[in-house]
Amino acid sequence: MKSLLSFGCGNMAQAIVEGMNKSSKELEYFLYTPSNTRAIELAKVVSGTHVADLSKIPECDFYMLSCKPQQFEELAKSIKGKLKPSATIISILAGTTTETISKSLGVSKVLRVMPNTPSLVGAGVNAFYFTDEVGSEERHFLNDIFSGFSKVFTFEKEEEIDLITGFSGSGPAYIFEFSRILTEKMVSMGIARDIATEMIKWTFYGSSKLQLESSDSSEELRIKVTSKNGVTYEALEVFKGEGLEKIVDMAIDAAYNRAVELSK
Ligand SMILES: NC(=O)C1=CN([C@@H]2O[C@H](COP(=O)(O)OP(=O)(O)OC[C@H]3O[C@@H](n4cnc5c(N)ncnc54)[C@H](OP(=O)(O)O)[C@@H]3O)[C@@H](O)[C@H]2O)C=CC1
Ligand SMILES: O=C(O)[C@@H]1CCC=N1
Repeated sequence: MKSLLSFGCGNMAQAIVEGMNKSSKELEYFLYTPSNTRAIELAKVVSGTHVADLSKIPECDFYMLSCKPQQFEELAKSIKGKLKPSATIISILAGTTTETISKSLGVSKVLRVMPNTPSLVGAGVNAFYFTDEVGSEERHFLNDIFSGFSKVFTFEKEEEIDLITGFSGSGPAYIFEFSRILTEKMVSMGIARDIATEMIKWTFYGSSKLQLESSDSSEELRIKVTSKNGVTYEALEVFKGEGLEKIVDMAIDAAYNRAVELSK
């Protein structure tokens, strides 16, 4: 059995560790957080071990960096030189480069991942970038473990991880925001909140399922909903007229710029 220690057990690490635990029994988990609470909670869920402090770090095959990018410097100072030298580092930090991680921790085997929270329900998207030093056995192991709860896409150029962050990493937030706006509008028009909430959730779920299972493009699927001179057409015309595509374009550029900023 291999072992993984996560430094940080927030929303994203929890989704990954629970996703791993549901789909595979090949890993033993060690969990650390400065305030202990979330590490203790996650340890209970995955039958793992809570690491109370960083003075004695267990020897693990994988160490996952799961704090916020802004917290990494402090974490690195506490753990540098204390990690098992042959271990592979898994970093989920947005922006932070493998070069920064390697220099800060004195390591060379790094998998940089851009995950997303649907990993919690076995439907995540994980983008991988490996440093050259990660061997094929570890690459296969990590690919298999992550594939158990997500679709894995491996990139050869690290810059591409910053590029995709604002799509698959942040993407669930856009969907949830659109879902919130539709639900609130439905409630404001008189539909009961519980009904509105369920109807919108199922509309998103059904549309995603149809898109995944259909060979039609998203444009073709949209056309199949949009009757000539009908209801959908009127709504789409407003999106077009008010510049939805331009807004999305600007939002994605802002996300990308922030990812690049974080990498400096
Ligand atoms: N949320 C998301 O959808 C995504 C997040 N990410 C990346 O995942 C990372 C974590 O994000 P998220 O889970 O949302 O953040 P959270 O704020 O939910 O969790 C951060 C975790 O890091 C812990 N932490 C804080 N300081 C340290 C430290 N010095 N050493 C170790 N652990 C520390 C916190 O501990 P405590 O519980 O004690 O406060 C907490 O458990 C970020 O780098 C983000 O870029 C990437 C893709 C998607
Ligand atoms: O917002 C963030 O910075 C992280 C990266 C993608 C999703 N959450």
